[in-house]
Amino acid sequence: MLPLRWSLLKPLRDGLRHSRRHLSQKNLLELTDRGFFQGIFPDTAAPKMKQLFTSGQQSIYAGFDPTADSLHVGNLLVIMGLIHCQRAGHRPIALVGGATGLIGDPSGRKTERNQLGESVIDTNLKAIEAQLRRVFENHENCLWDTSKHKSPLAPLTIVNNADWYADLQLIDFVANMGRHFRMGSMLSRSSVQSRLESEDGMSFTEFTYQIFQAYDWLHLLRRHNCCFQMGGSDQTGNLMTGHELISRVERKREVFGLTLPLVTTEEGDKFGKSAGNAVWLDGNKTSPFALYQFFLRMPDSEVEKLLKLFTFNRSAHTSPF
Ligand SMILES: N[C@@H](Cc1ccc(O)cc1)C(=O)O
Repeated sequence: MLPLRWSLLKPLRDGLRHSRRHLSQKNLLELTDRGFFQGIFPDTAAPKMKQLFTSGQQSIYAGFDPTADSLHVGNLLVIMGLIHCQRAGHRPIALVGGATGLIGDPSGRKTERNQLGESVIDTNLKAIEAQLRRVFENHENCLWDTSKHKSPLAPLTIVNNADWYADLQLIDFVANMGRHFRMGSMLSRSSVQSRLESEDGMSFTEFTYQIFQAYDWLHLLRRHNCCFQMGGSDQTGNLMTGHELISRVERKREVFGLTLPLVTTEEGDKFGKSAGNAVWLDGNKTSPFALYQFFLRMPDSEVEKLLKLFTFNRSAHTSPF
């Protein structure tokens, strides 16, 4: 993306300041229009969600586990979703999973993850945090000359779930929080079902993963008033567990999950580390040339979908920018 001149963007800046309401509404429509939302959870929540999005600043979070020392194109799609919300005046929160990375999300995986040591997790966390900051900063620098003008976008907040699990007492957590998780729902998640049916089964460690992602959301709701969580469609079960927990514990609060399509090959197979064909955002792991080739070689049938998802181009859409 070419850096744009500040003067050209002044109307946009003013637009953001003065008509957030209008922008939010447009932006939500735009996200739907672009094919961002594979699912909205609960599925009857669309009108309520629209009302919240347009009535004031919301916090929206997405989580990234430090399972590698770089994010990949699949994560980039979730980041694009967060940035779209940020452009509409909302506050993006990126959670890095210092705690959940030690457990390993079974969603979308056929086999148990190899356990990563704390020092590997720590190195990965730092790399991922730096990438997140860089993507958000670069995006902002494309819109505003931030050395001269304060950006009107709500800054990215990065949180690490290791911070709230560090002080948590096991017995206290199981005795008090554990009661709100129901075995029937937890067992019904497709990430659990598919593994229980497999030869290797599932460890208790991975089975507990959904509890922690659910509790993260409760924590972010209480601490950051965060009613929205975004994730790839493989995260649906984890979002449901969080939604269920919050409706039991915080009866007066309503939360919403947004699931995004997964970036797949033409055959519908997932790109990613576990599939062995990850396209990394780190230029040392996937060269800029290879990244370019990844998009260039996409079959025609995928191009429109990917352009809508991976650009802010407004010619074909109703984007406020
Ligand atoms: N489970 C998510 C990452 C995540 C971790 C913690 C959360 O609270 C939310 C999301 C994934 O694997 O993509």
